[in-house]
Amino acid sequence: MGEEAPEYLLDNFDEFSLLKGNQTSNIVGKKIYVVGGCEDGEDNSLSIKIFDSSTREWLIPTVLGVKPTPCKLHSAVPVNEDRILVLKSNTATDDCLWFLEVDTRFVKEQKKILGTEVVAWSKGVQGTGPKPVVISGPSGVGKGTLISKLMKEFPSTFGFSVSHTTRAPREKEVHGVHYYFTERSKMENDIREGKFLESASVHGNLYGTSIEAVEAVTDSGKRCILDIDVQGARSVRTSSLEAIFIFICPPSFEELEKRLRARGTETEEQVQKRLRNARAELDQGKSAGLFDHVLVNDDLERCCEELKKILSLDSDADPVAYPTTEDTRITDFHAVSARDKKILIHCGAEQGMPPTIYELDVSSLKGGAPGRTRGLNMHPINLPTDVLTGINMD
Ligand SMILES: Nc1ncnc2c1ncn2[C@@H]1O[C@H](COP(=O)(O)OP(=O)(O)OP(=O)(O)O)[C@@H](O)[C@H]1O
Ligand SMILES: Nc1nc2c(ncn2[C@@H]2O[C@H](COP(=O)(O)O)[C@@H](O)[C@H]2O)c(=O)[nH]1
Repeated sequence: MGEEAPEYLLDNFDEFSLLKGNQTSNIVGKKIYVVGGCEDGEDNSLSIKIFDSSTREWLIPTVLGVKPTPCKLHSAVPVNEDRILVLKSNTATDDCLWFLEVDTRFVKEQKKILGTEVVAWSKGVQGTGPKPVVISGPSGVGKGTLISKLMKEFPSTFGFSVSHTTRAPREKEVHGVHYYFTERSKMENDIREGKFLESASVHGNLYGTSIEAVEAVTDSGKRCILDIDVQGARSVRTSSLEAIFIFICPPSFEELEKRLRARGTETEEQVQKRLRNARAELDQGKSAGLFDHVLVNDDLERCCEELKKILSLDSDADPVAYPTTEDTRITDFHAVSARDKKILIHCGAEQGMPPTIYELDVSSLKGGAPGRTRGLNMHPINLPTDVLTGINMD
């Protein structure tokens, strides 16, 4: 005998019994999360609505993070008290595992900031991958020069996170390559909508790293490099993006001033402002626990060698080798269950493919919104075909 249905479910039975084809509902705490085309049966988007059993109200939350593209069918299962795993069927291997965060640290913080109900999407990725690299330091110290040199030497290893800024482009700067040059009002709106991993007012302009910019580099299979100021580094440090933080110092303040002037990209007034800010940044660079490494950019070649040494020595530099999942495809016809940080996904036979059971290990999740959830390990369980076909999916 099953347990008696909770009163709040009975009261709202019509709503829940009318869940459409691509809708799922999951209980986490006192809330029921309905995922999937809520208003229209033809809507394949993974929209969210929440039933709060303590107030008996339906809530439409603010949804943060890069959202999954629409899909015809999905399933969902709570992983723990703060997130739900959403499996998109019939989609590419690297797009089938998603997490809907409902009460993670990031979601709690955003609830406080926005004063609304909040959920956040985070794409799940297998293995841990190399840590992104945050390079920070005062204006004119040579961060950009060092990064360009590194990327020229290792074009298939490193990718640059293209920031957004409200500052005007310099003569040779290209939109989408050096920066996304944007209107302040548009950028402020995007920040409010949770599209940025971090943002800061720097030398009188707004600068920020969008979640999409970091994910674009990760998607290309490269290690992401961020060139951001100290405020940005501080924000990333407290975010779920696990990165290596490197601070670049000038050999002297006089040399910094010389480089900044020699670059010839700023007016005298702007140079003065950047130099004033540099003093504070050089102090903050020494803050305990903020930077993992400090490099002095005296001689460019020497400093670049030091940087390469740090990045190759970093123990997380190599992607964790998990079993290959190239052929993973969650079929439309699948069932999912969770137990002890292990998720079992039983995919029915489809289009000449035999039935398969995948085990998804979620015991070592890292990261999360804003950004990817890493550390997943999904692999097929080898069972004899007659056993697999004998498991009835009806
Ligand atoms: N080791 C070095 N020795 C001498 N000049 C250098 C060195 N490194 C960089 N430079 C020069 O210093 C100037 C400033 O460098 P760069 O533009 O890379 O600084 P940055 O830290 O990226 O500045 P910003 O934060 O304003 O973007 C450039 O003209 C560059 O050629
Ligand atoms: N917090 C952030 N700081 C950023 C970002 N992109 C660049 N920067 C920093 O701004 C200054 C000035 O850059 P410039 O191109 O105008 O000379 C420099 O220190 C950069 O590191 C960002 O996305 N977030």
